[in-house]
Amino acid sequence: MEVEGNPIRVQSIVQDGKMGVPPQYVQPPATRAQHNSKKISSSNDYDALTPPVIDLSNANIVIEQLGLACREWGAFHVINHGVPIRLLDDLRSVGRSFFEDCSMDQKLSYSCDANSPASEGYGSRMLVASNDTVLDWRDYFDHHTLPLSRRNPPRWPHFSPNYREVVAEYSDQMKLLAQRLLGLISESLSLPSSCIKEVVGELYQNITISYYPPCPQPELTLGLQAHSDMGAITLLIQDDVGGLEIFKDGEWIFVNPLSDAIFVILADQTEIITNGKYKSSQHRAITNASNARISVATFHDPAKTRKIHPVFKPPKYHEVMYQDYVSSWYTKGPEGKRNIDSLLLN
Ligand SMILES: O=C(O)CCC(=O)C(=O)O
Ligand SMILES: [Fe+2]
Repeated sequence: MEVEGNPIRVQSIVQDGKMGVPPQYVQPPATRAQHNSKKISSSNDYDALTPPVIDLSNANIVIEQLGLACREWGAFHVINHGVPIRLLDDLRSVGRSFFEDCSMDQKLSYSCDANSPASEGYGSRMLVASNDTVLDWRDYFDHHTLPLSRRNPPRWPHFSPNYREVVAEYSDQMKLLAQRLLGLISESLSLPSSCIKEVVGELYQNITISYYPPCPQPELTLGLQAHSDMGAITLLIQDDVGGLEIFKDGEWIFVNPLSDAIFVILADQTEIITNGKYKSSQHRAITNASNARISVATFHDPAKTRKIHPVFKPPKYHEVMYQDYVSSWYTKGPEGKRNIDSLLLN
């Protein structure tokens, strides 16, 4: 969808004051949020229907709790994670400032390459797929942050004075936490702590700040359609607006925003490596009519040429070169399907 050579950003639709949602953003009835979101109706429901919160400072029980959370949820909050809370707040704040304080022209000067999936910069759709894909009610800025050879801060916004420093420091902190979590996840399966890290190899990290403008008809749209993440592990923070949901036991469950916590999402390569003992988490973002929402997802992936395989025998998944997995994901599009099932051995 392009106007005068410029891609449409969701924020500009909202700023134009349109009262309705353009047809490209209207989800088919089956994927609209209100038809299948689980509502928590009593406090008794709460623990069963909310992802666990794991205190990483509690060494005695952390492995056990982590194993349970990975097996039952594939996603969980961590607190006392060692990342300065100030840094989480700073990142949310510089991110919001880019989307809300810069003019559209300034933002568009950072546009990503619309023809190349996952290219760095300012963009507004999740994938380059077939023409009939419904668009997400979301704009984003994707940063290539690790390995250091990919990190090029001059390509990042500089309108907030400390934007680049905050993103770089956040990237380093997320890498440390991702490595620590992959170690603990290995141990929770009685594997050596280095096991999953050794299969994944050098971590390729992207940081995506998503901005979901208020939507005049939230019942018709999704901020981000249902998907699992392609890489190994995703670390996500959000603001207090909320909108992230995860799919569990046939229902969509709202993830409470906890401002000091980091939300951990197991991604597809971890499912392959653990031979399906831990499944990647399907998730999506819903929209709302009144408040713009920010989230920051930090993806940790293998190198494109890395071969990913299960570490248990007999293997339930084919070995796959990460590049091939990514290409098939972009070709088919997430569309709520589990692309990873195509790797299952019979
Ligand atoms: O905004 C969110 O909470 C979800 C973001 C997400 O899933 C992604 O960027 O892959
Ligand atoms: Fe995701």
